[in-house]
Amino acid sequence: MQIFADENMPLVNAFFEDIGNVTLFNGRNVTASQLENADILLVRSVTNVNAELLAKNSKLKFVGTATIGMDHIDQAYLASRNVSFASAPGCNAQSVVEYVLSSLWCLAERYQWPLEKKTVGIVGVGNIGSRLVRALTALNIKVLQCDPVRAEQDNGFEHTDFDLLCQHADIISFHTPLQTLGKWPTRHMLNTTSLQRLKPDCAIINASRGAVIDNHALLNDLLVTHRRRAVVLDVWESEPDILTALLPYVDIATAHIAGHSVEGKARGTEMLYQHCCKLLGQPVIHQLGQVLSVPAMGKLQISEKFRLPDVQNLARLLYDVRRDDAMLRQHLAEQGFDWLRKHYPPRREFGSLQLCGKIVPDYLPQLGFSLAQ
Ligand SMILES: NC(=O)C1=CN([C@@H]2O[C@H](COP(=O)(O)OP(=O)(O)OC[C@H]3O[C@@H](n4cnc5c(N)ncnc54)[C@H](O)[C@@H]3O)[C@@H](O)[C@H]2O)C=CC1
Ligand SMILES: O=C(O)C(=O)[C@H](O)COP(=O)(O)O
Repeated sequence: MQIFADENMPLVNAFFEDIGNVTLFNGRNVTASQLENADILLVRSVTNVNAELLAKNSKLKFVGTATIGMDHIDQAYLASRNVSFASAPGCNAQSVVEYVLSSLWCLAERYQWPLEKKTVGIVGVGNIGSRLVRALTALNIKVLQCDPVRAEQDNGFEHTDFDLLCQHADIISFHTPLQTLGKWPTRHMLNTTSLQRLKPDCAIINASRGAVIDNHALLNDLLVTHRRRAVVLDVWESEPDILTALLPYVDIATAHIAGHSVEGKARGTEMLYQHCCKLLGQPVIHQLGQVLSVPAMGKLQISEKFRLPDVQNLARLLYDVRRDDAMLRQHLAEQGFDWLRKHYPPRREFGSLQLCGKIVPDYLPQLGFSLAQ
C-alpha cells in the first residue's frame, strides 16, 4: 500500500507504518506526478484535492484530510471516481477555543474591558462554536449564537439572525466553514455592508477561513474608524500571500495556527488512521495516548483560594496567543507564512494539565482542563 502524506502531519509514520510505505510531500507544492502511485492520500488544508491533482493517478482508494475544513477538497470529484473520503471533525476544536479565549483575555487586558459585561456573538455553532459557548458561559460571559443550519434542524436551538447579531455583539467570532454556494454561503459574510451594521467598537475575531471576511473591506473599515475596533486574525484571504497592509491595524495576527495544538494535529492523524483501518478491514492497533509525548507540566494543585479571575493565569501556563502574534510580526517578512506554520512551537491543550485539589471549581473542566484521577 503506497501512502502519501503531507510532511506537516505529525505522527503519520507511527500510525501508518504498519499499513504501508509512507512518503511525505510538501502540501503546498505537491504535483500530480508525485501522487501517481498513491493508494492513500493524506492531506492538510493547504492542498487542493481535485481532478488536476489526481489526473495521473488511477489507483487511489482513500483521501483523508486531517482537518475539519473541507473547502480544499472536491468531494464530488472523489465520489465520481469512487474514492473514499474522510475528514477529522472536532480534532482541533479545543485548540481553537483556547486560541479565542487567550485572544479575549489579551484584548481585555490591553483595553481594560470587563469581559463579563460584554456580549460575544458566535457565528457558526458546530464543534468549535458550541465548545466556545460552553467555555464563555462558564466564565459568565453572555453569548449570542448564529447558526441558521442548526436552527433549521433543531427548534430548541437559540439562533440569532446574523444581521441582528452584528448590531448587538460587542465581540464577534467566526467559526463557520467557507462556503461560496448553497443556501447559507459564508464567503465575505463580513463585508462592507455587514461591517457597517457592527457597533463602531465591536471587536472581530476570525479563526475560521480568511475569505469569510472580505479583507479589503476590513482594511477600509479600519482606516475609516482609525483603529477603534480590536481585530484578531488567525486566517487571511489568499494565504500564504496575505494582505500585509492589514497588519498594523490588527491587534493579534497569527499564521493559521489556532488549531495547531499538539493534540489537535495529532488527533487529526489518528482519526484518518482509524478511517483507513475500517476501510481496509484492519484492526486499530495504535492509540493517541500511546504515541503522544508526555507534557512538560503534568499535575497542578488548585487551592481553596482559586477564583474565577485566576483562570487567566492558569490558562497562560499553557498558552498565550501573544507569543504567536510576536512570531508572525518578527518572521513573516523574511521567512514567510508557511515557515511560521511549519516551525510552530509545541502547544499543549488545557486538558494535558491534570488539576488536583479538595475543591476544583466546575468551570475548569468546562473550559477543558482535566481532573487528576
Ligand atoms: N484556524 C484554524 O486553525 C482552524 C479553522 N477551522 C475552521 O473553522 C470552521 C469551523 O470548524 P468546526 O466548528 O470544527 O466545524 P463544524 O462543521 O463542526 O461547525 C461549523 C458550523 O457552522 C455552521 N454554519 C454553516 N454555514 C453557516 C452560516 N452561513 N452561518 C452561520 N453558521 C453556519 C454549521 O451549521 C456548523 O454548525 C472549519 O470549517 C474550518 O474552516 C477549523 C479548525 C481549525
Ligand atoms: O481543521 C481545519 O480546518 C484547520 O484549519 C486546520 O487547523 C488547518 O491546519 P492545516 O491543515 O492547514 O495545518
